[in-house]
Amino acid sequence: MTEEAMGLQALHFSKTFGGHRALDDVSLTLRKGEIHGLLGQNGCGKSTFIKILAGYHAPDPGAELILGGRPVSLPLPSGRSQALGISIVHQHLGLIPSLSVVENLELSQLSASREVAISWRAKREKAAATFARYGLDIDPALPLSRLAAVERAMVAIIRAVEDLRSSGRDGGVLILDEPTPFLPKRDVQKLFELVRQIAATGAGVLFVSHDIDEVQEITDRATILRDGRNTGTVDTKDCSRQQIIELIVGRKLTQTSGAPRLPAGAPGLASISRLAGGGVEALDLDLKAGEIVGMTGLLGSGFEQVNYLLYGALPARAGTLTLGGTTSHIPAHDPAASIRAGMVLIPGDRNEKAAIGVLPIEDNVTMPVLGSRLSRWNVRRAAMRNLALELGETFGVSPNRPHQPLSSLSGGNAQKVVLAKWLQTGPKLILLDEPTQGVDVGARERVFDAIRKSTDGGAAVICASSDYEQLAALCHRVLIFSGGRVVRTLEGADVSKDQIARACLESPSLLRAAS
Ligand SMILES: Nc1ncnc2c1ncn2[C@@H]1O[C@H](COP(=O)(O)OP(=O)(O)OP(=O)(O)O)[C@@H](O)[C@H]1O
Repeated sequence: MTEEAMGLQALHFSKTFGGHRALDDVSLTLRKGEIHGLLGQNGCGKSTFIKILAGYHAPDPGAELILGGRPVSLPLPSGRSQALGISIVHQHLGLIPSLSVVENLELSQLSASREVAISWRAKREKAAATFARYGLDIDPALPLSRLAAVERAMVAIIRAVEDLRSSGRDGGVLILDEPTPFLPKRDVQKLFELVRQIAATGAGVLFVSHDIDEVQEITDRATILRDGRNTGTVDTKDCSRQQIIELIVGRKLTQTSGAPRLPAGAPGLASISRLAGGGVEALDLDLKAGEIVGMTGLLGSGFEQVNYLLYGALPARAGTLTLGGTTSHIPAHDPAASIRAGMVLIPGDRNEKAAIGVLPIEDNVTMPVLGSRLSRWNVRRAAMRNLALELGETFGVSPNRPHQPLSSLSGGNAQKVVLAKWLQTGPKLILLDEPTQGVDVGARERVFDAIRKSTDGGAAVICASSDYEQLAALCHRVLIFSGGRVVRTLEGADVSKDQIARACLESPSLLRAAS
């Protein structure tokens, strides 16, 4: 293979943070036209590797970068990686929902443009032609907020590729940092189709993901990192799922024994009656102590709102909740009262809604028990640190250094802190929204164990998720939503990844219903 056939050669990348070696002599080669997976457990160094390519981190001395056969000096100047032919789409996409599609597409061009008057009509026509080239039917004039999640992801990807083209770097390198976790599985296929088209134009695509099935489906090769080191680059088609898992975790994972069973005669714990609000219509649900009920469906089908309505984080129109013998009017719920009543909500968007990144891990994790368990009158730092250390050990937070800011943890480890923070309060009803989003395959089992421990103690769980494998591993029952209502309930042997996927596919599409 000639040097020119290489889109990107990253050689001997290392990065040390205050004595901790987050990346240790990692080399990775991305060929032109190749889709290449980047995999590894939480905290193994994937984001650090990408941040060096984004010009956000300077690598330790000794690193080399070759782009399209030409050496490039490191560190890359911040904000200049695109001009060199590297474009990155982060999980949060970097789009502005209140702007139109075309305005979002033009954002980075406009900031560099010297145009005095902008012809938005011409820009819309150009955007429509671009979408048509990729076989997409997206109206450039629509506000971005009107698009389905998958369309927004596709707009972000097309913007990244078009920005590369306009900087004269046809082909180039596109990095997709976990683009799929919030997407319903059906829509992931649309996104993959777009990614394949982009690779066919000669771009090298680096695809960062925790979803091994997706990596096997979309990538040609994959590089696996463990503890900051490269443990191997494999041809994905020649590698079984089990082999990839072993490369990631460094050992065989014990198989989970299918869907769990609820003991016969478990007492009733909670009862939801006629809940309505947002996109949810007249939901009735009885939960037993120890029961884990999954909720899923297409995005917009309502399943993703139920937990927020119950908790009082979204306004409900109607409904009652009976929890531990006390009945309450759901439209009157607010988060503080919900916590007092024994409910906790663990939101999917932990960065925005579940944690304070600039505060130490110990402050974040001890927040709900400061008054009750640590001290009523003053803050006892040593006690906070000990409790945070203990919880970090139980939940497998790595590195377990409670004094560090939460933002220094990798995404999956931050999620473990959020779970520890709320599960330690001994809640009766646990409301989960995508609980293992961004959590690696090894750590998932720890998260599941922590949730099961709470249910063994008599709590009930509602788990809203688009991750069918997670629902199948965790739930006793799975409710399939469509149009704000439960259209199917899967129980017993039917709680499997394939059956859940099929039930969702068979439910009518609502993606366009709102537009
Ligand atoms: N700014 C920072 N300061 C200190 N340590 C950091 C910083 N950024 C990352 N680290 C540490 O470097 C290691 C690698 O983190 P990184 O975010 O690259 O992991 P990751 O593989 O992307 O994980 P995840 O899958 O959870 O997102 C972790 O131990 C993390 O705590």
